[in-house]
Order: sequence, then structure tokens, then C-alpha cells
Amino acid sequence: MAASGEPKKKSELRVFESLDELATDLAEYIAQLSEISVKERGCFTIALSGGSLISLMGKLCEAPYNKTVDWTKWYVFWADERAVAKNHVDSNYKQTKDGFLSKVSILNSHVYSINDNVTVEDAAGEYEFAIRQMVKIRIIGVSEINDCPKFDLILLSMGPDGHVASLFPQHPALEQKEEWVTYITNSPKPPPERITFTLPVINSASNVALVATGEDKAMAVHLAIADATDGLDASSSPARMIQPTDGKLVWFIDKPAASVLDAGNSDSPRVE
Ligand SMILES: O=C(O)[C@H](O)[C@@H](O)[C@H](O)[C@H](O)COP(=O)(O)O
Repeated sequence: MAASGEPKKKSELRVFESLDELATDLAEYIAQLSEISVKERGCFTIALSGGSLISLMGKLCEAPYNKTVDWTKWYVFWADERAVAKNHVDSNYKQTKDGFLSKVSILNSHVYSINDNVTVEDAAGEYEFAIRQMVKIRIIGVSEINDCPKFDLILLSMGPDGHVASLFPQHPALEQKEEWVTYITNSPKPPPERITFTLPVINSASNVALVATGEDKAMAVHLAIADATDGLDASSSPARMIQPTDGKLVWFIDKPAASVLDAGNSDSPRVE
């Protein structure tokens, strides 16, 4: 059973006893957002990332969702991607195709993967251009605050160092305010070359889900969520910088990832 708090400041923390319960709730959450977006806007724009996220989304490929979700209305993007060939084991696209896209009826023409035939810089530029075209025709919504794309849902998983997408602690990419998509060539976690959504894009989404599982994430979860983090330099916790301006953030974490919060080492969390 999830310990789920009432939304406060448009953020919510859901803590699960098991990965199975987390996966069940995550599938229902995504399916509900898809239904709402299709009803309100006629389509559903979702940006994915790597890590265990894709396998945690697995229940979407099963009954009832495989039949009830309106897959033809989905448009799939990536919040970050490694600059490797699409058939490389490190490719987020490959992981998503093998574990998700090949199992549901999303149209190939609605899948916006990153060009793996050009430099990482050009791939980032092309990806931003593609997103701009989709904003122009309003498949992707637009933020009234800053003209950024407003994805219906951006799904992120957090690393043990608090990184989200390919935004790593202390990295200058965290400061990028102008571009929607940027690239890095020195990722502390291999592979070194990656493209990533910038913070303004992530924070402009209608919904952001942040998934963190396992004990190795416990301190990063604490730093990202706790109200009081004495002397914490903001850029040491990219996950803490995820604060949708006009959208809603939901954390999906398991007990081990919540263990530092549970231990009472944090003051009241910034989210409930
Ligand atoms: O880009 C990457 O190198 C990974 O995808 C990374 O961002 C991953 O998502 C987190 O480290 C969480 O990993 P898990 O979800 O596997 O715990």
C-alpha cells in the first residue's frame, strides 16, 4: 500500500512497499494522464528517459492498459539520450523499443528519437528543431509563462548522485536557460556524450514524474525533498531543481529510497 499524501504546492510524494506496487501505480498514473490529455487536447505527449524506468512502466503493456490506452494518440520523446547508435546497448531508444514500444500500438511516425548519425551537438540542435515544429502545430502545448514546450508528462528517474535526465550535479548544463535541448560531452556517468532537455523545459511540463528506487538513492532523495538541507549548494542536487512552474510533480519511490526520510533525518519534506 502506498503512503500517499495530499497534493501540496502541486507536489506529491508516493512511497511504496514494493517495486511491484510502484509499477502498478505508475502504470495507472500514466494511463490516467493519457486519458485526460487525449480528452482535453486530442493527443498525449510524453518524454521518457533511461534507467529502470522502462521496466517499471511494463504494466502498461499488459491488460487492461494494452487495450484501454489510446496508443494512436501518443507522441513519444526522450528527456535525454546517450549519443550512441540506436542499436547500441546504451541507447535509451533501444531500451524503450525493446521493453515498451514493440509491445504497444504507438505509431512509428509518432516516435521522435535522436539522430545517431550526426555529432552530439547537431543531434541536440535537430531535436530542438523537431520539438519546435511540434509546438508550432500544437501537438506539444506551449507554456504561457516562457514559451517553452509544455509536455503532458516528462518521466525521469534519479541517479544516486541526484542527477535527472542528463543533468548532473554542478554541471554547467544546469544553468542553460535559453536552449530547450542541450548536449554534454563529459558526463560523469558513461557514455560521456549525451543530449538532454534543459531545466526550463522540464519545469514547463504539465506533469513531471520522478522515480527513485533502491537504497543507493536514499541520500539523494533526502537532499531533493527535505525542507532543511543546511548549506546545500542548489546545483549539487539537480532533482531538487525540478519544480514545475505551472504543472505537478509526483515522486514515486520505494521504501529503501525513502529510508533516510523515514529515519527522521529530514525535517518536514517539501512535498507531501
Ligand atoms: O542516463 C543514465 O545514465 C541512466 O539512465 C540514469 O539516468 C538512470 O536513470 C539513473 O541512474 C537511475 O537509474 P535506475 O533507474 O536504474 O536506478
